[in-house]
Amino acid sequence: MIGRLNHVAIAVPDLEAASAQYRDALGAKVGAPQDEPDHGVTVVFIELPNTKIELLYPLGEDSPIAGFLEKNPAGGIHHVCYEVEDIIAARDKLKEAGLRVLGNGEPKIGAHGKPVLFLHPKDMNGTLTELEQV
Ligand SMILES: CC[C@@H](C(=O)O)C(=O)SCCNC(=O)CCNC(=O)[C@H](O)C(C)(C)COP(=O)(O)OP(=O)(O)OC[C@H]1O[C@@H](n2cnc3c(N)ncnc32)[C@H](O)[C@@H]1OP(=O)(O)O
Ligand SMILES: [Co+2]
Repeated sequence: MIGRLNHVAIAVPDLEAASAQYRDALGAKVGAPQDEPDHGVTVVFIELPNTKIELLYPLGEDSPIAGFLEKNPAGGIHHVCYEVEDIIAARDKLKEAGLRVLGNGEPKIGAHGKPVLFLHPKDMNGTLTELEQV
């Protein structure tokens, strides 16, 4: 069921500084900031040869990453995202296995215009896990 690693997300306290570091120090291909109001974040995608890095910065008052940045003020790895072919089949199988699907359990459209879901980090070895249908 599980496919490619789509991205690793890193929450950062300064989006411009983090973008500049990947662009200038690491020589990476860095995209433009993208506001995602439905998700409460601004994202910058960094294209690597084999996957992507998603830099995350809080957007709005109820951002799901605000608490994470309070606990980790220097930033840190926030989630990993795996590709699946059928997100509803994946969701139902994981729910049957006892994993908690976050939110109302229905996929939302993510930063790539594709349906996404999140699994609770406590059910995934301490790692918040996003699934993206490709
Ligand atoms: C741009 C769109 C999309 C994409 O297309 O790529 C995105 O990536 S959006 C990214 C942001 N969206 C989300 O994170 C949505 C899912 N997240 C949530 O629903 C919540 O953030 C959460 C995971 C349920 C956490 O809720 P919160 O209220 O912030 O924290 P708690 O303090 O209640 O956390 C409970 C427990 O879990 C630990 N935790 C929290 N976040 C993480 C994390 N990112 N990684 C690992 N562990 C995490 C937290 O430390 C608590 O543990 P204890 O202290 O042991 O109780
Ligand atoms: Co993500």
